[in-house]
Amino acid sequence: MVRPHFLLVTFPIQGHINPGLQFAKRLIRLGAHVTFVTTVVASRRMAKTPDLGGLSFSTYSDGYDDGFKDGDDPSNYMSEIKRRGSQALTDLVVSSANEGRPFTGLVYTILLPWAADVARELHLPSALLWIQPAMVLEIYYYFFNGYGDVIRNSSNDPSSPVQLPGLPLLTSRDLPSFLLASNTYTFMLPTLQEQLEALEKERKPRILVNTFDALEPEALRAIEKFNLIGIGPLTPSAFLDGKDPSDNSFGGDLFRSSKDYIEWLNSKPESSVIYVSFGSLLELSKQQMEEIARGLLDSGRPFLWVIRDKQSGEKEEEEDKLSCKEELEEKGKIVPWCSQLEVLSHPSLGCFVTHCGWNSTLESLVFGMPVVAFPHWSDQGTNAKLIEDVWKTGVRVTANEDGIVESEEIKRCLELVIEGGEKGERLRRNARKWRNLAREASKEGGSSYENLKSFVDEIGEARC
Ligand SMILES: O=c1ccn([C@@H]2O[C@H](COP(=O)(O)OP(=O)(O)O[C@H]3O[C@H](CO)[C@@H](O)[C@H](O)[C@H]3O)[C@@H](O)[C@H]2O)c(=O)[nH]1
Repeated sequence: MVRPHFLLVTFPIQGHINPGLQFAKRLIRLGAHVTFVTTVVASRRMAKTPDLGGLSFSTYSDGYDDGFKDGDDPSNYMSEIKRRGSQALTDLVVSSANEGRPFTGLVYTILLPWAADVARELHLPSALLWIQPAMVLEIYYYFFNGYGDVIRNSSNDPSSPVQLPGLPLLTSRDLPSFLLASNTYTFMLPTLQEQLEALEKERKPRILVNTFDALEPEALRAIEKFNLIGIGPLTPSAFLDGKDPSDNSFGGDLFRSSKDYIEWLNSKPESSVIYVSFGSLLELSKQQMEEIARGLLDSGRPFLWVIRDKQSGEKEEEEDKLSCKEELEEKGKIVPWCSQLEVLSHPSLGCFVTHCGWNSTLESLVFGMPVVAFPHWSDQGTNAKLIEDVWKTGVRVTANEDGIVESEEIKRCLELVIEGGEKGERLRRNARKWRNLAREASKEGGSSYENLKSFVDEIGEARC
């Protein structure tokens, strides 16, 4: 059999690069070569990349080499990344073939539907790597197939439930925000539509999903037209199957990490610390930050809070400073970035306050960590619904009429999760159950391992 050689392209943000890199490592462990394609700006920001035989990197310019700035036009960005990215992929496929090292397959993550067109034009097998839950894909599918108005208008009456085939009853806060009438990221809808249309051009397209069979058994089978394959969680091996202890980070951080937080965590009692992180994109309002600060202080627990530096490199203005900064620094620790994997695996951790990005959600399951779900946009409301009502590993905050989650509400949720009561115990028990199932799925013979192996074998055989 020929050693498969994959071209792997992701959107250049942390939440997409992390599962992309981990997927590349999995393919390599199964005997493939991978060329990981990313943009100039992402590659410049990565402090280091995984040094692994079989993995090479290729970069292209998306036209925004100094980064996407406030005031830049997102629609222009999407059309530039499409134009320049399509050309870059085409050039790579052609030159590799000319050099006698042809690619055997192309894998692309979400927001890059044009990658599927490139693959089709060059007669290269392709697969979408879906890096959100299968349930979110299902909702997008229903939106473009008969349920558009029902979903779009659900935000007119936030308490009225929406019934989609085979899904639990959902209200507007559980639905992906880009689909609602209130959505202001208007460029997202055409991209999502293109994504679905690109898939429907193929007969029974393969979609590799960063989830696992036991986690989303129904959603993985719900769309008959698509072949959804659970291959996750895409978390480094050291924290999952333990097969490769040196694989203990994703290896492509776009942010500079602090150094001293592990020492700080070491000084705290077991299961006592609240970890707070809102991922790599969200910027919360000053008012919301003040409420979080108050909630954390009132909880009386130690906390580690990730507050990212401004991407633009601008200095913090006096008015951006939190009013209780000194008290926060005395009772807890604030860092601009950390290794979330190291933090979640630390014995002193007791609770994760998360925005419910899909990677963070999966990581909470992998580490058996109960959560306070604090979603904002995109898929996060759906992920929070899964956490609270389906897997029952966390409690979701409720915002007030102005969309702000008040300190009292934050404190209430923290107490439910971290205190020793019956509810907290149940959440921890469920979290442990999912941790074991995630590990089970990932080890040799487990569902995700076998699913991915079959995919690699199939692509290899197709090229024999
Ligand atoms: O200090 C930190 C904070 C985060 N992380 C890592 O960064 C990743 C963050 O990913 P995610 O939790 O998915 O959040 P976002 O970066 O916000 O991800 C975007 O992309 C995801 C995948 O499409 C979506 O689910 C989210 O809603 C969207 O905001 C995770 O692997 C974390 O472990 C760190 O290593 N250190």
